[in-house]
Amino acid sequence: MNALIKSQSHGIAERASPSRPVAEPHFDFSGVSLTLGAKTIVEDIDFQIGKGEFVCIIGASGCGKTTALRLAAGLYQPSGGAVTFAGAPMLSPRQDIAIIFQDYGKALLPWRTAAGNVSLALEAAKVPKAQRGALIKDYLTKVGLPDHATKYPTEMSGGMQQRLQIARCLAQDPRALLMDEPFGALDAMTRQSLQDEVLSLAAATGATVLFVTHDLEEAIYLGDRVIGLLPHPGRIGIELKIDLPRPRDQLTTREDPEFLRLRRTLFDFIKASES
Ligand SMILES: Nc1ncnc2c1ncn2[C@@H]1O[C@H](COP(=O)(O)OP(=O)(O)OP(=O)(O)O)[C@@H](O)[C@H]1O
Repeated sequence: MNALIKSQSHGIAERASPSRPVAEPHFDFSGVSLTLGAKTIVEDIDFQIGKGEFVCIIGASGCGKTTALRLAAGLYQPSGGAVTFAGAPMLSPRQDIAIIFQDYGKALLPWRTAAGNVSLALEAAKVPKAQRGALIKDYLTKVGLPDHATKYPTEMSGGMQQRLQIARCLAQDPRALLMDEPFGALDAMTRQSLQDEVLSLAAATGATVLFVTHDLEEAIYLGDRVIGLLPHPGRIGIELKIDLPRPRDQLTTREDPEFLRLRRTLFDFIKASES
């Protein structure tokens, strides 16, 4: 309700499906605020993400997108309100919630091969050594890297390294994926192919996804819902349900009049939030 009032005050005609209740919530943000030092970073953030749902967060630079994701990950504790996952408070990061950052270069271990990097997640999960080889092959195949097992990250392109980071996260067998601008540093073609891979993987695994992006089209293309944050402090300003048919297609989905209408709505929201 809060979000409705705020979006209308910015002249956004369309709103927003009510964020509560969702069937079988995984992530649940209830009146979440975070103050660091003297600064309120996010305030009164209230939404749920259902099991298997794909939700994108957009907003102007510095509005608190990464902070919201870090709260979902248990990397920050709220100053007010609560964040839960499947009913349990997010007091610290969990093995069944994988995090994928934009900076794949830092996320991968340079002294391990692609296979060795994927193995890391299996070792952490105490998968017996004899079973790891087949699983590693399977995960590398899932992300389109079946022939690159023996390569080191520095021998791989940015897109391949990001694929490898995704393979490693899948090896965690996560119930949820938190993705922070994962394709921000990639060229347009690589970005589109990875968007499609993430959609296929999310559909195949049934994982819940919270995806942060600057790119409004990316958010609409991927999401079941898009949440827009207003800045200073970060708070929900708009929430849109994306009813575009799945599976999505880079050409037909993006040409759909509904896609264009949603893009205009989010564009107007961002413009208004910056003024
Ligand atoms: N540890 C911190 N201490 C103080 N302020 C912080 C801290 N981390 C983030 N901030 C501030 O909180 C605000 C939100 O930051 P955040 O990184 O979440 O925004 P964002 O929307 O992800 O930004 P961008 O799109 O530029 O990545 C910013 O003004 C940032 O300067």
